[in-house]
Amino acid sequence: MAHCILKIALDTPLNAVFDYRWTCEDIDRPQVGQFALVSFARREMMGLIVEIADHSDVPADKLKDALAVRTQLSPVSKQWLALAGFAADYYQRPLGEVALPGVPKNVRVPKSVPLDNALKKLAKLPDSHDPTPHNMPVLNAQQQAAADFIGQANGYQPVLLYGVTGSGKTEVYLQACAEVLAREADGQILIMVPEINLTPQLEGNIRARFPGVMLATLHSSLSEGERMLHWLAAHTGRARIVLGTRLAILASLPHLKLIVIDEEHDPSYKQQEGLRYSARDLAVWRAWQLKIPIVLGSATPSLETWHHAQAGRYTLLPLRERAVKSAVLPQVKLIDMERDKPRDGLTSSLVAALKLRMERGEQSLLFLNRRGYSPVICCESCGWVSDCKRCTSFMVLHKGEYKLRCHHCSLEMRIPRHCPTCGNIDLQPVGRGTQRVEEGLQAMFPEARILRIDADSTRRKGSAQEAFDTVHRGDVDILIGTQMVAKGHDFKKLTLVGIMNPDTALFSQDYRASERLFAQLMQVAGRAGRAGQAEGGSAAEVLIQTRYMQHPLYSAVVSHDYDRFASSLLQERQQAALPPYLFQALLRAEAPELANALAFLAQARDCVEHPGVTINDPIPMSMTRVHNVDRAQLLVESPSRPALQAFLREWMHVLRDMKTRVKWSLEVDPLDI
Ligand SMILES: Nc1ncnc2c1ncn2[C@@H]1O[C@H](COP(=O)(O)OP(=O)(O)OP(=O)(O)O)[C@@H](O)[C@H]1O
Ligand SMILES: [Zn+2]
Repeated sequence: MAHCILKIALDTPLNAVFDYRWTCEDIDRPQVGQFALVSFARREMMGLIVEIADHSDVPADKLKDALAVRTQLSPVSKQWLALAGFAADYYQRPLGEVALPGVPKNVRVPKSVPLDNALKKLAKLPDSHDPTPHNMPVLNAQQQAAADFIGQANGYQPVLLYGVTGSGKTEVYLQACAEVLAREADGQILIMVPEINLTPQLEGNIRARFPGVMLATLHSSLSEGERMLHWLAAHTGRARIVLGTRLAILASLPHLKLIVIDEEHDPSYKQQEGLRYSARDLAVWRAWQLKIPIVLGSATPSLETWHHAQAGRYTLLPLRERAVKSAVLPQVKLIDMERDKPRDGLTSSLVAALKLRMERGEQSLLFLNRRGYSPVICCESCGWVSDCKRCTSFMVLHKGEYKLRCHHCSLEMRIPRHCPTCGNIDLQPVGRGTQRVEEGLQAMFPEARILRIDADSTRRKGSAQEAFDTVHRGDVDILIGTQMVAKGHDFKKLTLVGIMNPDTALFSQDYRASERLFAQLMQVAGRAGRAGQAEGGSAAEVLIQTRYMQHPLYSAVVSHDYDRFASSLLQERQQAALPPYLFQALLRAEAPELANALAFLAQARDCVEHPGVTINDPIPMSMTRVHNVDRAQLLVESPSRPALQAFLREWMHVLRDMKTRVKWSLEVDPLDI
């Protein structure tokens, strides 16, 4: 028997790979990319073999044997290892923390029974046998041109499919998929959507279109068993199409030939904790590395992507019109809240428009990006407000449950009967959330079928889908929702969108706020009139309630003019030296006392040389305290990405060795500053 040394990446914060001995005949050597069970820190852990060597620098008496190798599973590809390696290096995380968490838990448990069972189950599933698309609609000329371009693209080819809302981007993806599936004998396609509640709609479309093709879905609400099966279907190459949310970007796909990122501008593609990666950016890297086409689809592309397209690095394929022949983009109108004073948050013009839709049996959507009943309650006599004891924020009134709840730390309390400070019994809700709007509307339209869709109303598994089905069936007159309803959904009976109070976002300190608000308004507006005007029915209309009638952002929404708005934002960013003309990273620190967090950051700022890189002063985060910890941040910037990357590598090296009790983390390309 011979020995070899397995170099293994483990899911630990230590930035290293670990050596283990493995005894086997030379011909039975494990392969790089296979999973191996080892004992680490008195625990059994599953790791990934990243290298196989003949000897180790670890002294023989310290070297442990690996416990098992999962030889029943084919190795992940070299390209996949390179992807994980790139992400680890770019986001400054240990390789194991990138490579392993996305692998289903049941592959990582010490026993191999779950894996063996899943492999048996997978073997029984019918293979993809026929990639022919069924019931393919006739595409319009722009759709067809886009689909052909993508379907026939060769090598690395990033495409921005810039199509107005309702322009039929989905059909372009599906047609391009058909071309790739027909051409590439066992080619795989990855399609990503920003939100889990957009997967059922698209999954239905894909299954109906390609009944002879195995489809796997990857998102966070799968059961462990499902996740295992779908992950294996992707990893073994059996699934020809994989549909998923951002985590799917790290799926093992040995024959990947096309990537589609729908709603590429959506901030949900950015993971906000742990490995803070951008799934969209990793997807572009993955496509580049594999020399395959990638489609980024949006009606409101991110400025980063728009910038690439303007510079000619991405091919711009526009869809300027709605796909359904009689459908046009909705007419967007502003309602002046100074003149038309709102009652229960609704101006008389908006109420009249809702009423008209009710009479005609059409659906309306009211958009308000704030859940709960009211964002705060206060005492009118002494000025007490319901702030959270643990956070720099307010406890939100959830009237139906008789509770106040902090949306940041989840602290809950019963609604006080009287003011905790002065005893006054008259506590008033201030401001308006979706629940309060629902209550007001129900009083105004007792006959109406009103449905609220937000994170509170859809807590139970499957309830979001039920709610969306109810809307699609036409069993709802007025839909009230947060950003959950704003994007991607193809509501066919909806002719009116009312936007209740977007003004607060106009004056945010965050330089990305206007880009985001604009995208959000265009997206939600885009839910109206998608099926075209019915005979005797209303033309699609979007009403925005505002106190800032002259604001240029609203003028751009009214004229559906993304191009001009994006160009002017880009110009501003260039003048102010902001992304995408500048590259940023954010070091965050958390401690029970703000001073400690700030002191750590000050120390971090001064611990290395940083040519070509600007380090700003440490500052408290705008929401400083969450769940009893204070948070501060340090922004690092450079006009050169390589310079920033080189600096971060060295900096992290030093910081990892720094003794501190402050909890810190680094985010590269942060979205929220
Ligand atoms: N060629 C076509 N002929 C007729 N109808 C079409 C065609 N292409 C798409 N449609 C229909 O147009 C509607 C809008 O398509 P889709 O949902 O793909 O739009 P989208 O571009 O993704 O919009 P959004 O950006 O708002 O999500 C759908 O109901 C779809 O079935
Ligand atoms: Zn709180």
